[in-house]
Amino acid sequence: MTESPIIVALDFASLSTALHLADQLDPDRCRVKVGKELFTREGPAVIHSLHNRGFEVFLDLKFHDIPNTVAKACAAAADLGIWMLNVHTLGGSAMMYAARQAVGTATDAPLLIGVTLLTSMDQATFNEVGLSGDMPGTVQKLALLAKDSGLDGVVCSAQEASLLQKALGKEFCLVTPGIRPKDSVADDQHRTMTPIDAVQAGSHYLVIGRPITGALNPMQALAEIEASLG
Ligand SMILES: O=c1ccn([C@@H]2O[C@H](COP(=O)(O)O)[C@@H](O)[C@H]2O)c(=O)[nH]1
Repeated sequence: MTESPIIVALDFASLSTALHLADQLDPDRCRVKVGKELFTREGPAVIHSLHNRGFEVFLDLKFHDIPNTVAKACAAAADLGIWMLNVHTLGGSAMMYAARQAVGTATDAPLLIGVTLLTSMDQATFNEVGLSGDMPGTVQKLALLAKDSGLDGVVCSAQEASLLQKALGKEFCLVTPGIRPKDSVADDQHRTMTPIDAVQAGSHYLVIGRPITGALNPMQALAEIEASLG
């Protein structure tokens, strides 16, 4: 098991392109994330192929449905032997509790994480969907609900990491996408932070996609991010 905080998002349309990228990475220096596009196209074969190469896998399907459906989906995901999976905290405590029950609490159970507010969400989108109040306060409320429902941590922006660490303690796992090395483009992300600032703010895991997968030399891009962490 690697001690690296870096999770590379393998956002690709096919198993072959995902494995082409994974084969340029070192499983001792990062974990990988499989999301909706790749899993929908290729299914569990992706997870098996990455496990065979020695990677720990975060299956990022963000389950959000009625409690029974989410529980069954989480049990199916856990059966794949993944390292981490997630649900949406906006599904509420009954849904998150059902997910916890389904995944179990054995030492080899995957980490169960709740998505708070997407890192692509800005204040305008927050208001557009009928949410009110301030975004950090809402993230904190959802994270507290996740913790009280037995989850191991949350997905949030690194911009909220120090707030959450103070409110929920150092053990509660903070998984932060929207990571952008200095001078790189934000793409569709709005609540971003650099790798070093994210770690200093209390992020446990940095989810990084395009800044690595879109680089001419992905392993070099990963190495530069590692170096920036000191
Ligand atoms: O709030 C969230 C939750 C998940 N993601 C996922 O992380 C990666 C980020 O990729 P980049 O290319 O580094 O932007 C992507 O797979 C998202 O689905 C997120 O960005 N924000």
